[in-house]
Amino acid sequence: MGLLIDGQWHDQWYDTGKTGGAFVRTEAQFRDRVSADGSTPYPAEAGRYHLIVSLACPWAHRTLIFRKLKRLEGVIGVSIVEPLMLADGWTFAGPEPVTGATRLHEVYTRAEPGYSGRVTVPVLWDRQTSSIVNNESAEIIRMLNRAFDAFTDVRTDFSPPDLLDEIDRINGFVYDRINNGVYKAGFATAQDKYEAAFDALFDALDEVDALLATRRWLVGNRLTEADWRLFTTLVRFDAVYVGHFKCNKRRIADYPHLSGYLRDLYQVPGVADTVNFDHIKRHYYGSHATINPTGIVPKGPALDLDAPHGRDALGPDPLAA
Ligand SMILES: N[C@@H](CCC(=O)N[C@@H](CS)C(=O)NCC(=O)O)C(=O)O
Repeated sequence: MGLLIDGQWHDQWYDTGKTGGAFVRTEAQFRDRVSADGSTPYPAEAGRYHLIVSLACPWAHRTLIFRKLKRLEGVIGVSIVEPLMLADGWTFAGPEPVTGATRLHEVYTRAEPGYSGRVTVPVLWDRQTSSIVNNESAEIIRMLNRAFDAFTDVRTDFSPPDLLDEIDRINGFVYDRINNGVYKAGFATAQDKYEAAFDALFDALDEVDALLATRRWLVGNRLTEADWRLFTTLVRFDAVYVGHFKCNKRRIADYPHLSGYLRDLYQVPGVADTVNFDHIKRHYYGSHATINPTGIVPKGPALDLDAPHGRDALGPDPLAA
């Protein structure tokens, strides 16, 4: 775990000293867009863009789900980092085929030699200009949703314009309290900061569980981006966040509606292929020595995400037009 300062790698853990023990996530810095119509410096093309992801990471996971559901596997390549993130940060098993890098920070300095900041996944790389187009998953999934439609026959729109305001509203709540909420609890180094994040997280999960009692999906009675953004945290919750991040008031399995909702999303064709519990568990339990110094990875829990979800009657099928 570390960061780049003026292009030099420094191995250091998150600095919570300045924030009274609270974990504060920094903004992603590469924010360009791929456009369908060539209105940006990065026009959509087949074979030009490449994703670099971790199978452990909930933010990167969003991009893998969109690539899969939009059937863009032949259009946008993927490289996967090793599960453990240690002194060199994210690394590759051998030279990464597109950039030749063996450590992710080399990809960042290749794009910007004097880069200062965190070295995170996902990365959307442009092979033509050897640059990083974007390293913010929220924006990458918006690009995958529509910008590459000329190269796929999947017309599903996970962020339809008429639902966008509501999707953004739910995303804001879910990001702050749940997606990032588990990290605020897990990376806190002061008891009060941990407890505040814990309470906010479980209040939010209670709220979302109640919402899902009467509807199958979060927004507009159809499956949207908002559901996928919640999914990548829910699927890691019982395996990692309950124990490793001390988010142990309840498991997702204990929630009457969230538990079936999680299975419903997991069972959408193609999605299970994007979930890798081996990487997920080895990454978290093995990479955060300040939280789990022995690096021992728990064997459990036994999860059965293929069990019937029982939610068909609450709303339309996931990929219904
Ligand atoms: N805002 C980014 C956050 C990505 C992020 O924080 N990824 C984590 C992995 S789960 C990471 O690479 N962390 C490395 C670090 O912070 O040094 C996004 O959503 O794309």
